[in-house]
Amino acid sequence: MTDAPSEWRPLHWTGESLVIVDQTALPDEERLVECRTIDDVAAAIREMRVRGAPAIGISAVAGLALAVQGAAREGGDWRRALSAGEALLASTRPTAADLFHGLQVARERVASAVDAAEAAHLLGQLVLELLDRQWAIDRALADYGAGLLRSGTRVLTHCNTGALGTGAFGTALGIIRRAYELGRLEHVWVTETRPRLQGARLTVWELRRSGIPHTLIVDGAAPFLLARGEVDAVLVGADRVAANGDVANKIGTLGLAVAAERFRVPFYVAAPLSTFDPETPDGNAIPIEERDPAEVLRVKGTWIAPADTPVRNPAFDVTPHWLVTALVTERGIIPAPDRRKIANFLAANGRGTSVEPGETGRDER
Ligand SMILES: CSC[C@H]1O[C@H](OP(=O)(O)O)[C@H](O)[C@@H]1O
Repeated sequence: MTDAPSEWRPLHWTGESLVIVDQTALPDEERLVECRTIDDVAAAIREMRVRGAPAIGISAVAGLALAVQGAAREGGDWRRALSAGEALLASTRPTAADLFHGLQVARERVASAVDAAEAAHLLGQLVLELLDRQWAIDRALADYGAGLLRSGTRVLTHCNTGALGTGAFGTALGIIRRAYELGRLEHVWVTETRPRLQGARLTVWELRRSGIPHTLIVDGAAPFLLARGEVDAVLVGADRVAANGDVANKIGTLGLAVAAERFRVPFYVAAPLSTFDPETPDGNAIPIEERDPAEVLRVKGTWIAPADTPVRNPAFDVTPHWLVTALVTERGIIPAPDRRKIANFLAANGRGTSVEPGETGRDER
């Protein structure tokens, strides 16, 4: 067991349900939602009541556990229920690598189960294991990331990458929390993160709980602050890291990376190994989730443009690896990531196969 304290956690596995903090209700209300079936879990993920790549991955495994429990109760074909559950969950949010990594880990865990009861037990135990392990992963990643920051650092972060996003301590926001614990963090610029406002609603909420100094800005103000020298480092999370180091993350991340490079500010991406996908060769191959146009047209139920206005609403964008100063993981830092470095890093950490030294994988800019 890790040293996970009884700290506040937004995900709780009861053994027969997944209890989540409904992130669509924050910051107005800390509402709990109990997911008793895989359909409940799939709906919660699709509606972003639970969100954030690692939290989505753990929730997906809980959904499969509930599906197999149902087959055990009804005497149904549990392997068919598992396959149908995988397909349902895979359709919810196609960009987050952790979701597919969670489905793979679950499938491997029950490969030799002899019946539905054993499979249900194994998956329930896996949910608890993943929740516990996420704490250790986040804390290790936070330590590596905080080591990159010097005293007095002013950080800019995008979207929400805290406990709400991982179910534990957080990734980029975990680095921020750890750096603050170590006395290295002076201030956090928080982008509101249109259209779902994860920064304004969730990151501000988490920073207030942690007592960390912060200022909320509109997304468009970030390049201005970078140009004015008011940011010492940009810290963001990830939803998928491709084999060459290209990063899919919340829409708006690419613009931050371009501005950070132009104004010579380090751009760090916090990503646990579960967010790396060696099967995705580069950023062009990452499926980018397109969400409901109403998310853009309405803010808290108020229309800000005519309902029939044409809208594009990609939930993520892709930052090329050559704009990433370093990837921060729970197993260490990957500076100036490229295909070879990532392949060798993953191979050294039990995920994938290494490549020859001469093969840099340095893609053309
Ligand atoms: C540790 S959360 C990682 C990642 O997930 C968020 O996306 P969403 O709010 O749509 O689930 C955001 O891109 C974070 O950087």
